[in-house]
Amino acid sequence: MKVEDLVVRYGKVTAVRDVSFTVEDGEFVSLLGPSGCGKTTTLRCIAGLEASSAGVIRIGEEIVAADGLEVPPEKRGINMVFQSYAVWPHMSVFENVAYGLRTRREPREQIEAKVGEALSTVGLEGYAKRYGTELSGGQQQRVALARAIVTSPRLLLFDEPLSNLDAGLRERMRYELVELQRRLGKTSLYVTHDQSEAMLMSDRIILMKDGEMVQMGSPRDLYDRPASRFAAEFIGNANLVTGEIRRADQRRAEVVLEGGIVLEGGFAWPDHARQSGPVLVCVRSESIERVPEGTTGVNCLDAVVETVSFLGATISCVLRVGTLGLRADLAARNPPEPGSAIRVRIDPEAVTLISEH
Ligand SMILES: Nc1ncnc2c1ncn2[C@@H]1O[C@H](COP(=O)(O)OP(=O)(O)OP(=O)(O)O)[C@@H](O)[C@H]1O
Repeated sequence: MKVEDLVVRYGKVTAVRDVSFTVEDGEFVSLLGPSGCGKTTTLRCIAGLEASSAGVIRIGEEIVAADGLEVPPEKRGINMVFQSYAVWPHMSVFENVAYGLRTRREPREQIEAKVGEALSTVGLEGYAKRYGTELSGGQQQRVALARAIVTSPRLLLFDEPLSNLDAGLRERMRYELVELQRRLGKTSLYVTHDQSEAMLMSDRIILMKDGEMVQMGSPRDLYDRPASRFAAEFIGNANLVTGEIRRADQRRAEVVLEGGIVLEGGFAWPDHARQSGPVLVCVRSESIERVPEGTTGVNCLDAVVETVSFLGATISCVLRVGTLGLRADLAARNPPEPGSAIRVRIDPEAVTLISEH
């Protein structure tokens, strides 16, 4: 599936601006971003539920949207799973799932076999005769899933499908959904504003802001090498500090942070190492580790522990390093006392220099 230079305008508002990306066959890609960033509009254009103002959309080799061309939704070979499950309450589970096959006038035995297989794929064997009203939220979402896969679409589109579920079920369904997607190898595009959901489920994430794509990559890429303040803040916990590059080669740079602290880190922009100038430095809170007193080497610093909060596996501390306050997640064993002086090391691989400042 391929989107090229997609633009969607509603009067004076540009909801989607020059968005281009590819989802490879069998891949699970998420559109991630805050409310109003244009992710749902992008998805609805791919589904054919919204008309684009410019751009080209391909599903497989087929162009489904382009200047003057809009293939209707039912001819695109896609299925969509919505936030509201859209399970018809007055129909049995069987009929809900069979609907798409019936509209295609498939033979009865074939419909029975396909519905049976889809229900078993989503773990709902034995529920065929139940009505929509007799199902829990999680079961309804499974019916919606079965209905989406039963017609063997080329592409599955998901619009925040888990956001109506309570926290525990939502967590379980994330694993189930991704396991199902891997098993079926269905090309999938998933809209969410929840970064942990996108991180857990996706092969790749497309991060959006104000109608534009701001970064695309694997969850690891986005986490380890956020390319902007926005990406660093939206994904994971980050300390963001301004600094000045003192020395650099293609891979690493030495930066002087406010207060004169010197750190070594890697670039978020791989091929354009700058030799000097201001940068934003991203230090992930879990990349700060306590080391024995007197340890020397790259990125070893003295710190004073200001606050300590117990989180279970880790403790969250605010450390004072010179004039800087840094949030650090340290191992919960032998936690430092508030007010104590400790030695810490920050893994240079986990320090990212961002070209904004
Ligand atoms: N039918 C419409 N008419 C006018 N403006 C619209 C319409 N649909 C969406 N918009 C605007 O386009 C922008 C993008 O909306 P969209 O729903 O795609 O965002 P989103 O990232 O999916 O947000 P959410 O998570 O809240 O659904 C928003 O500013 C929204 O107000």
